[in-house]
Amino acid sequence: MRTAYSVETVRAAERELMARLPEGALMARAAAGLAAVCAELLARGRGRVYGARVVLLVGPGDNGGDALYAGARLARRGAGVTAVPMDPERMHPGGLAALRAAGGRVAASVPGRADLVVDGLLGIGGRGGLRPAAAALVERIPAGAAVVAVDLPSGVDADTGEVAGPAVTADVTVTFGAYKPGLLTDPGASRVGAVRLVDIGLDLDGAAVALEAPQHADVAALLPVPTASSDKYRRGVVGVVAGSEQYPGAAVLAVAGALRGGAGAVRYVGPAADAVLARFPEVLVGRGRVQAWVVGPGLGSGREAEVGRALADTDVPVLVDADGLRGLDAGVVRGRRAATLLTPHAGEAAALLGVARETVEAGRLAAVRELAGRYGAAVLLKGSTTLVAPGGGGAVRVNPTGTPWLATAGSGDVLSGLAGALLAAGLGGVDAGSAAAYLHGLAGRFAAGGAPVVAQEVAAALPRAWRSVRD
Ligand SMILES: NC(=O)C1=CN([C@@H]2O[C@H](COP(=O)(O)OP(=O)(O)OC[C@H]3O[C@@H](n4cnc5c(N)ncnc54)[C@H](OP(=O)(O)O)[C@@H]3O)[C@@H](O)[C@H]2O)[C@@H](O)CC1
Ligand SMILES: Nc1ncnc2c1ncn2[C@@H]1O[C@H](COP(=O)(O)OP(=O)(O)O)[C@@H](O)[C@H]1O
Ligand SMILES: [K+]
Repeated sequence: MRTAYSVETVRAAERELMARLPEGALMARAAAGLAAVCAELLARGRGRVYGARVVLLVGPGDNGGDALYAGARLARRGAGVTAVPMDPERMHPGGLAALRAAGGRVAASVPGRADLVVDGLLGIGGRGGLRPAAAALVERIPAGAAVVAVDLPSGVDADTGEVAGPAVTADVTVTFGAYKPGLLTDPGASRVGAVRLVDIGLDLDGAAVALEAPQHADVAALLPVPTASSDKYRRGVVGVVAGSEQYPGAAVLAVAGALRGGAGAVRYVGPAADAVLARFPEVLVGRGRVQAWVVGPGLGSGREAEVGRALADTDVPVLVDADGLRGLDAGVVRGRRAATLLTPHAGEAAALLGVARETVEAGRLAAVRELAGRYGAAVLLKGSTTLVAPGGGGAVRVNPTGTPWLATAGSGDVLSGLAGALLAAGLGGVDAGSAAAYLHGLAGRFAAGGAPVVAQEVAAALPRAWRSVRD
């Protein structure tokens, strides 16, 4: 897992470490790591550091201090370094002295040309949108300059990834000690570029993880693999309640996801049986025993009773998606014994929360936590960075795979079936949701390969995604 910690947790670890080290040691480590990444970028872009034009945007706190000390290192290697303060009265004094001693200069405005801009305006001490003085500097970043953000791009909230107003968009973010949730969650995640983690010696063992991004090995460890003693029932039968006369395709796609998700068998319940069987003759039709239900894709309206019937089976895991989420009763969900996984997109999440879709999109982490808390169930919030929150609080998972090409009709139906198969195999709600999102995102990338993709192709690419994770 790639783990991210809240600002509060990072600050506590920093305090503990600082108490044991000489003053300034942590900032020196941070600045050394930052300068090394800057030098690497300059060497790659123009062959050498000597003679490069480097601009430091310097905020009033320690984030600015990091930038100044790193700038001093680059100046000692022959770069022309100009520091532009947000407030000339408030610059890290030690950092400023170091930069001046190394031959760097201070200017009141951002030079028109630069090879590299170092964003040291705000780090984990930034609150709310950028104030006008900071926003004015960000607007003046010269076109064509590589942008390195110090700790995080200024204007991105470190704990939530929220971006209120203008913010820096970086090519590389050099973050210190630990990932912050805002670097991995949109809209912030879209601003960070490549993230480089600099070890400054923080000890976060045992600290509460705020957000975690599974990697190949984590997902491989979750995926069920049949053994000599397996039979189709032990592998898990998935019941799919999906599709309608108007939307028969949703049933076909959810079934495709379930079959490709390793279900021993899929049982289809609904009015689209002909369409399902035409595509997948291996499907069983009609009610019977299942190890998990997937309810909702393409149901249309007026089918609440079928959703209620699945949820009433409190010992069987249930995934509720799409139309099934309409009017979902929190009391019923909370009362269930087996896993429940809700898989809304931003619009569906907004309807459940009674807020505007934009509110969910701007604060995805808060929205998914709030929903999971209200329903006491795992919630997978789809979108550019898919998040999966546990019902009982704790670390939220963020999916690191995926591609915007997945924003195509029916791809969510495939995801539902896939996650349902993993629930049927015995995974809990968060594990099933995050493993499914991971495979689905990989399959989307494989199927798209930089060109438009349709949902059936995502389902067809799932075996390749599965193999690549297990390799
Ligand atoms: N601690 C450590 O051990 C280490 C920390 N390290 C580094 O320190 C960074 C944290 O430094 P920090 O705490 O000084 O906060 P920082 O992010 O520089 O900003 C605070 C200043 O900004 C201001 N301000 C706030 N919001 C604003 C806004 N929206 N728009 C404009 N201004 C705003 C606020 O001003 P005020 O509200 O007081 O007017 C305050 O003065 C961390 O990210 C990392 O880079 C590394 O060296 C490794 C060791
Ligand atoms: N911008 C995006 N970047 C990456 N993935 C996206 C983006 N937008 C949507 N997706 C993914 O595409 C799928 C769309 O699902 P959904 O909205 O339910 O569509 P449908 O109901 O048509 O199947 C989800 O897996 C979602 O995470
Ligand atoms: K910054």
